[in-house]
Amino acid sequence: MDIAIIGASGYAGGDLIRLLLTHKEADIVCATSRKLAGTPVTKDHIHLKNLIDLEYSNPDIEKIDADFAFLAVPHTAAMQYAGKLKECGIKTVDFSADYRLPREIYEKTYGVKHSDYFKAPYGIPELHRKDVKNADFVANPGCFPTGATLAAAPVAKLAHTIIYDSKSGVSGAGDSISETTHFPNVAENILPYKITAHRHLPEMRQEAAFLESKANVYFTPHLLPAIRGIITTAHILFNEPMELEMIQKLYQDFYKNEHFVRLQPAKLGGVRGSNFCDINFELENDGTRLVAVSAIDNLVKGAAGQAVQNMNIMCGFDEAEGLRMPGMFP
Ligand SMILES: NC(=O)C1=CN([C@@H]2O[C@H](COP(=O)(O)OP(=O)(O)OC[C@H]3O[C@@H](n4cnc5c(N)ncnc54)[C@H](OP(=O)(O)O)[C@@H]3O)[C@@H](O)[C@H]2O)C=CC1
Ligand SMILES: CC(=O)N[C@@H](CCC(=O)OP(=O)(O)O)C(=O)O
Repeated sequence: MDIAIIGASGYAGGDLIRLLLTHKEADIVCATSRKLAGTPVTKDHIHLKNLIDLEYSNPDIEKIDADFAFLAVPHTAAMQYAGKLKECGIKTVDFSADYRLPREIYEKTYGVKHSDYFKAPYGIPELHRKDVKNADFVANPGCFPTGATLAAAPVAKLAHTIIYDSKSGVSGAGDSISETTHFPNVAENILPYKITAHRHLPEMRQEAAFLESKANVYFTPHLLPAIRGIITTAHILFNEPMELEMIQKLYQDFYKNEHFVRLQPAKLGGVRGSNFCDINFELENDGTRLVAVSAIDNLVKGAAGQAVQNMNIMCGFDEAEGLRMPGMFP
């Protein structure tokens, strides 16, 4: 299947190429970058040298001859291309936030007018597999909402409050340099940011509602002195005391057929480079608070890997195709 990657020079686009190179059905025929058009993909993605022979091109959608596309461009840029890809009949997974939320909530959260809105399934396959399967355009979720939602999903319905406390590696901010991501500001530090009002909170609330949870949902992200990975500690508060056995059964049942969710200690070293989400939990002595911890690689289960998982579902391929790489430890 011929594949186009719009925004292939970024971190998420680069990781997508890495994964697709091992995919039996995928043949990357187009990789765009406006800044690097006309130069080899391996000029900046030097880790891919001898593995891909392709030059960057400009994102001229009308000229793209592909069966499937990934939009790995920033939010507000994706909406410039999404409709055209639809018109050309090219199935697409969008990495950006442009189609993850209802229009009004998107516009309020991102402070922009949406210029080409349509509804798309929210691509956490473990929750929305049926909708993804029938879609020709899927909104890949944010990295924080993926790890957070998976941590709480089996018990969200029972909670009155869920507090997500997440820590992310710096690659989550993309490849542009800013004061926040400057080495001396990140190293030997854990930096809380957008402490009560991060743009991913509406996605987390949307998914809690989908899970029939009436819980109040809160979120605080932190920047970690790491390159990849997100650890989310979910504090899940119940009205009634819960029994550990029941909680264990809820998690086991919810994830029993899910290859990419593993109930085991959540550590970055267990998931780095892989599409897995590891989850473990402990119940407070009095049974009223569950602390569930999840670990994902923000660029894989939080972006490119989940996008490939969605493509596999949309195209009827084995869901794990191109995603069989284990985590990198140590
Ligand atoms: N980094 C992460 O962990 C995650 C990222 N995402 C999402 O994935 C997308 C890409 O993120 P990331 O790789 O980190 O970002 P980067 O900034 O690293 O890369 C952005 C890519 O998009 C291209 N681009 C930027 N603006 C435009 C435009 N207007 N038109 C066409 N191409 C454009 C850039 O190339 P050029 O400017 O040369 O055209 C580059 O290839 C974003 O929507 C992000 O929110 C989602 C989950 C996790
Ligand atoms: C560490 C860091 O800066 N993370 C980014 C989110 C990562 C991400 O890519 O989310 P989207 O797909 O919604 O852009 C942030 O906090 O905005």
